[in-house]
Amino acid sequence: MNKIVTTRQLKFSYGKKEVLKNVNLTINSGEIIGLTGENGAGKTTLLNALLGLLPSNGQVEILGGKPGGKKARQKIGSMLQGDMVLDNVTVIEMLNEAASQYDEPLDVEELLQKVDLKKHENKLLKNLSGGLMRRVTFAVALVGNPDLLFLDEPTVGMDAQARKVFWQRIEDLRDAGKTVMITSHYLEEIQQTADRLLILQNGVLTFQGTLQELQNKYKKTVIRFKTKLALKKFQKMAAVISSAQTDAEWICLNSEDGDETLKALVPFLGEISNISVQRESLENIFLKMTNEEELA
Ligand SMILES: Nc1ncnc2c1ncn2[C@@H]1O[C@H](COP(=O)(O)OP(=O)(O)OP(=O)(O)O)[C@@H](O)[C@H]1O
Repeated sequence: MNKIVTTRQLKFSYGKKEVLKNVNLTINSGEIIGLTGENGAGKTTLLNALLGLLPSNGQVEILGGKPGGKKARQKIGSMLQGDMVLDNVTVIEMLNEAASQYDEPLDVEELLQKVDLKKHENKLLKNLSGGLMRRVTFAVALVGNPDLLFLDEPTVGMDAQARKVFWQRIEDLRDAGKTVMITSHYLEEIQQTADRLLILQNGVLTFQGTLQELQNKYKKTVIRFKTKLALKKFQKMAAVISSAQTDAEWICLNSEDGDETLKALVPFLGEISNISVQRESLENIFLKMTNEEELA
């Protein structure tokens, strides 16, 4: 796989406060990366460092060069928190101005259609709602037809329809072989879309890998079914770590190893129904990781 971003021992501090602590990461060409972590973990700082907007220490190689270089600026699109845009211009004027900064921009008319902004094109930016402004900033990030995009909390403030359009455009970017890094606290959205996850905890990159790899680390599987059999028949089953009867007929098994527990359930299959198997959600894993960090 072609590495498009690599950092080695990336560090950054605000005064005495270390915000990024020896971050070593790689992003491969064509990947959709979800970057998540608690408030204040350092996500925005990491994006800013990758964009060359902060004087970080350590090595950063991006698109074969240094952050902030001319090539990087032409080939990278970004949508940052509190992005500054001119106030007294219309949506279409803003996009035309942004397009003029790039060698090979997208067609602004087509872009307006694609991000569902056509009907707002003549509105002044200063009159836009927060969610609409985020959509304009997303369009600005796309207008240079970048190979690599950094999107910081892109869907905050967007309504359901705007979110749907946003994620469709991310899928288009995936299909076009573009590379995208998205920070978000909406773990369900990230879980559905990201090829790989990066988790930052207090400035330390504690995980980079697929959701499945993360789930394998935090093994728990929840197996739920209906039965008239007694709970105690299942309590000592292989890999069951705890069990609870949610109501008279339902049994819910928390298993360390779902495959093992399912095998152990085979003799009972004639007497159980409505079986569902769920792996630990990203949200639950994330909460556990956060708790572990607090306890450490
Ligand atoms: N300009 C600044 N001056 C001093 N400290 C800052 C500054 N910007 C951020 N910080 C601190 O750096 C740390 C990391 O902030 P950062 O914004 O990167 O976190 P984040 O993971 O993006 O958080 P959130 O999820 O809330 O957006 C925080 O402790 C924050 O208070």
